[in-house]
Amino acid sequence: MTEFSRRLVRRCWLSAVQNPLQVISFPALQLHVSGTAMRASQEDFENAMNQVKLLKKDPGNEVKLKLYALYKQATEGPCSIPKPGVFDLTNKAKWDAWNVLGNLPKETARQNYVDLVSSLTSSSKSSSQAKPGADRERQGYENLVVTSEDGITKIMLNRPIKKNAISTQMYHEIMLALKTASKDDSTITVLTGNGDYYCSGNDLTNFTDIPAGGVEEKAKNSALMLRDFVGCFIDFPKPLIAVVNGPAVGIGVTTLGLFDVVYASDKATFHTPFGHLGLSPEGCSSYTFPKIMGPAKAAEMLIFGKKLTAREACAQGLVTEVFPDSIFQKEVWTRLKAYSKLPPNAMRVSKQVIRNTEKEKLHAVNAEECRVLRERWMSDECINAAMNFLSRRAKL
Ligand SMILES: CCCC/C=C/CC(=O)SCCNC(=O)CCNC(=O)[C@H](O)C(C)(C)COP(=O)(O)OP(=O)(O)OC[C@H]1O[C@@H](n2cnc3c(N)ncnc32)[C@H](O)[C@@H]1OP(=O)(O)O
Repeated sequence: MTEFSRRLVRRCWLSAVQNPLQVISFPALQLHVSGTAMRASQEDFENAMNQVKLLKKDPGNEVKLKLYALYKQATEGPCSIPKPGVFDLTNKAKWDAWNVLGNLPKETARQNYVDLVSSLTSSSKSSSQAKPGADRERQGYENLVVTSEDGITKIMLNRPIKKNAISTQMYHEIMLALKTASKDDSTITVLTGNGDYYCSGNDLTNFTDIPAGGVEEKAKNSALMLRDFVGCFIDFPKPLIAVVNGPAVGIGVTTLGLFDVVYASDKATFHTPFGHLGLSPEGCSSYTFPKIMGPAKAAEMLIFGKKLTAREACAQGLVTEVFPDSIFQKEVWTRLKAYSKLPPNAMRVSKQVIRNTEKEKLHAVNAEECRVLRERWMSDECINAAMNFLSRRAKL
């Protein structure tokens, strides 16, 4: 094994532990009941297994791994199957969780399983009464807050603790929110972020969730998802406004070229560190940025990762207007409320006239960028950069 492979293995396992949610899927709990007759607590054990299937809230991968391990220990005894391959992250995580139980007696494992399920069912009962959770569930978004008021649909990235990094689930949620907004009664649509960041770009842990088909399959799926995601911005039929409340990174920046208007707080910065990450441009920026700011300025951003202040981005034409942070929200929303009262059909038609001649080109650019990125994601440069970030050795 090369030093690189060793580091990758170490990194993959570390990320599996740090980000268990990315690693194991909920259906993994649909366990098969072994025919082995058990003693007194067999009924409790079976009831507990049924309760697991009825849990309304995903308990998280750490707990799921514990449940899996206890189940296996209770039904089969100590782990004696061969250790899965290093890239088989899910099965390796499951194997590790089971193996760590050593010689724990079957009866103890069974009891622990029942106790763990009981704690989960009581906590899910109490948490289902919490209003904010219920609101999110009703809306159907885990990491977005979508509101419609005064003719404006506001889509707010709501993962401030991770600087609004876009997880795989969020890509899908944003696509759904955009598609819904394109058909709702609002006249304009706004994308913004909650907290101090607008968006820190692609969630770098997205790539730790490797499917059975390996990194090739992951890269293929990611490229397809990215193409659809960017396609939603290209095809969005109404005025689309970015309210950039703080720093923007990666795909949070590149997609700005597909917005009709971009307002930024003077605290915002614009950074596309593709070179540092072994990546290449996406979000149609390879086409929109040179068009907006000229090829030389675009190259400085997209190839060398030059970070722009809000005022620099405004001078380059990427940002429409910059506001002091202290008055940013007030000024921007006052203006947007006024815009939203303009005749909706005229706004739509004007957008189409401005954008339609470019649409086909933009879809072609998007497809090509995704094709190139699919290769990049499998490169040593990219894997190394992601590992460095995940092991906290490197930041932007
Ligand atoms: C499938 C589609 C692919 C599309 C491709 C897109 C390309 C891109 O978007 S490339 C850009 C990717 N983004 C980055 O490289 C940013 C990485 N993040 C950072 O460098 C720093 O976190 C950042 C400068 C944004 C903020 O630094 P700090 O202010 O010091 O905060 P923290 O680093 O402590 O961050 C808090 C918390 O958030 C997590 N975080 C932030 N950004 C990301 C991210 N992009 N992916 C995953 N996680 C992120 C960070 O790890 C911290 O988490 P905890 O350690 O758990 O507290």
